[in-house]
Amino acid sequence: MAESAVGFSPGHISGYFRRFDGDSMESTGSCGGGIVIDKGVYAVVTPARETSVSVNVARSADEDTCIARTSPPIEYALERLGVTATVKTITSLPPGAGFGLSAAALLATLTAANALFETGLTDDAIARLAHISELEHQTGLGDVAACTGGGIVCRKEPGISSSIIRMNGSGVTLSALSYGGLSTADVITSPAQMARVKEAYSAECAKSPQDFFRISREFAEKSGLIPEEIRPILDACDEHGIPASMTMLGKGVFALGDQSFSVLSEFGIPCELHVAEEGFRLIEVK
Ligand SMILES: Nc1ncnc2c1ncn2[C@@H]1O[C@H](COP(=O)(O)OP(=O)(O)O)[C@@H](O)[C@H]1O
Ligand SMILES: CC(C)(COP(=O)(O)O)[C@@H](O)C(=O)O
Repeated sequence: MAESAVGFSPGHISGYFRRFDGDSMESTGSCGGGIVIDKGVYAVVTPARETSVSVNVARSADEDTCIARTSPPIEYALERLGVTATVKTITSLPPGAGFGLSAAALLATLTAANALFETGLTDDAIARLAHISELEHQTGLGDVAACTGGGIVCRKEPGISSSIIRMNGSGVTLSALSYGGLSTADVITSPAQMARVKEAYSAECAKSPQDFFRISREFAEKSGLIPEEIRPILDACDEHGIPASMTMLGKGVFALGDQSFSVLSEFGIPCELHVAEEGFRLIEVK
């Protein structure tokens, strides 16, 4: 057996969504639109007698800080896979803030574990296990499906094996600024909030990046989910004519175009993002 393996998955910013509960885990999830982003999660997996997970945020190219020493979705997924391992996940984005990092961490970890332990899962099987783990822990609904590929995505059906429309996003520049997380579980398990989300949801697929932000912002405003603390950021983007909306589900804003970074910089330290060209993948086995 190899000593270790590394997997990667892009993150996913959801712009608009609607929960659907199907008659199986595979057919349960969400419909909606989002952007698969080039930043995501790396997972380094090494064999161990017991599973342990450390969640790390990269502060620079060669320094990262451990922010948590457990990840129930990952621990659950590895148990389902029937392996025990030491897992180190690394991301430059803030976990829990609407960048789809729970899904990305699962996909990166399972991809690496599958290669390391030679468990023979196809990419579809990896995605299915990651999706089920998200649903079991209420950490997401549609991010795993989105991160099976790249692009600006439109998911017209819920679940892990539904078709997804992917618009090419090469050349598109985005910025995002986060003021912290929202509890995904609290929101997606709230009947009242899901009723407002259903009412606000529009089953449209965007025809351009600008159209994607239009649909997303209309959804965000109607859903009642926009936290007051990000309202000034959205107002500033509107004043500068920059398409922007709320990162679902986090206290953050994402915005389109080269000028968006300077406008968001008035409110904090934004990150520059691009649209991912591909989904989760194995990086190395050694
Ligand atoms: N980078 C990560 N590495 C390992 N586990 C993670 C990571 N990000 C999130 N998780 C797990 O998923 C749970 C929920 O995350 P969530 O709020 O959905 O994050 P996000 O909004 O980024 O998807 C976290 O409490 C943690 O257990
Ligand atoms: C918006 C959300 C329900 C949660 O996204 P996150 O907080 O990033 O896990 C997402 O999974 C979706 O289905 O669109």
